[in-house]
Amino acid sequence: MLTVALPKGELLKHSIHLLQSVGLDFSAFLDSGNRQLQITDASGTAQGLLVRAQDVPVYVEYGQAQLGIVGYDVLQEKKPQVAQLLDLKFGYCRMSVAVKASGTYRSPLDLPANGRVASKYVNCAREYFQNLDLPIEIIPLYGSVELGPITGMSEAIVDLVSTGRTLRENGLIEIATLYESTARLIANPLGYRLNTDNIGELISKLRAAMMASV
Ligand SMILES: Nc1ncnc2c1ncn2[C@@H]1O[C@H](COP(=O)(O)OP(=O)(O)OP(=O)(O)O)[C@@H](O)[C@H]1O
Ligand SMILES: O=P(O)(O)OC[C@H]1O[C@H](OP(=O)(O)OP(=O)(O)O)[C@H](O)[C@@H]1O
Repeated sequence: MLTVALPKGELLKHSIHLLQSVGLDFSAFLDSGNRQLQITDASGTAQGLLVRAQDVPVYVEYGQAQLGIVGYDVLQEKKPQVAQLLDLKFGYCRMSVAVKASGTYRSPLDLPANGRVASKYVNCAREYFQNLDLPIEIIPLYGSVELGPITGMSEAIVDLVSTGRTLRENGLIEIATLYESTARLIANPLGYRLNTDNIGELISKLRAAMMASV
């Protein structure tokens, strides 16, 4: 059976609506009373797996799901062996460097050598500062990274910004953008090439749905 890995959290609602538009109904995942992590669509032809956003590429890479929906930021951070098929255009955010608005840093190059940067995206952050040739210590965190500069633990953060509200309400400003991110449709490379479970048909329908929406 064709299996799709869906991300919990920010991207779930849009992902489910997109799949609904091509005839696959996994809306039970949106029901707060439902604790199921695996649902078979009413047609009996496809199942959905509800996984953490960061884990979507893992299920797809290992072939437990032929398809998945995940943010470009996660692909940049994890560099999984998956085929990137479609930009789904929702879930816009950007990966940015931010610092205290009250401080003097206005560019990443203003940061002191051996300064500290807190981030959930340690690989993206490390690669970015390496490319700038700035020796920076990366402090890995799992969330609320804005507290890094607020508490004085780090000079800066590398984190996702969407509306900018979290930065504003915590007295931080963006000083650089690493990249922009939107949700992507990904596939297991072998499954894609061999058209396992006829995934090509679903991909075509999703592509058409995307074209119709622009
Ligand atoms: N404001 C936003 N904050 C975070 N992610 C966003 C935002 N807007 C869009 N996204 C996208 O949603 C994806 C999932 O984000 P979400 O915050 O739901 O999970 P997460 O906190 O990264 O995962 P987890 O809770 O499993 O650690 C991100 O990878 C990103 O692509
Ligand atoms: O620009 P905004 O619209 O305010 O959104 C950005 C915030 O959203 C994300 O946090 P999330 O809600 O995922 O919580 P986290 O701190 O656990 O990462 C991100 O890490 C920022 O903190």
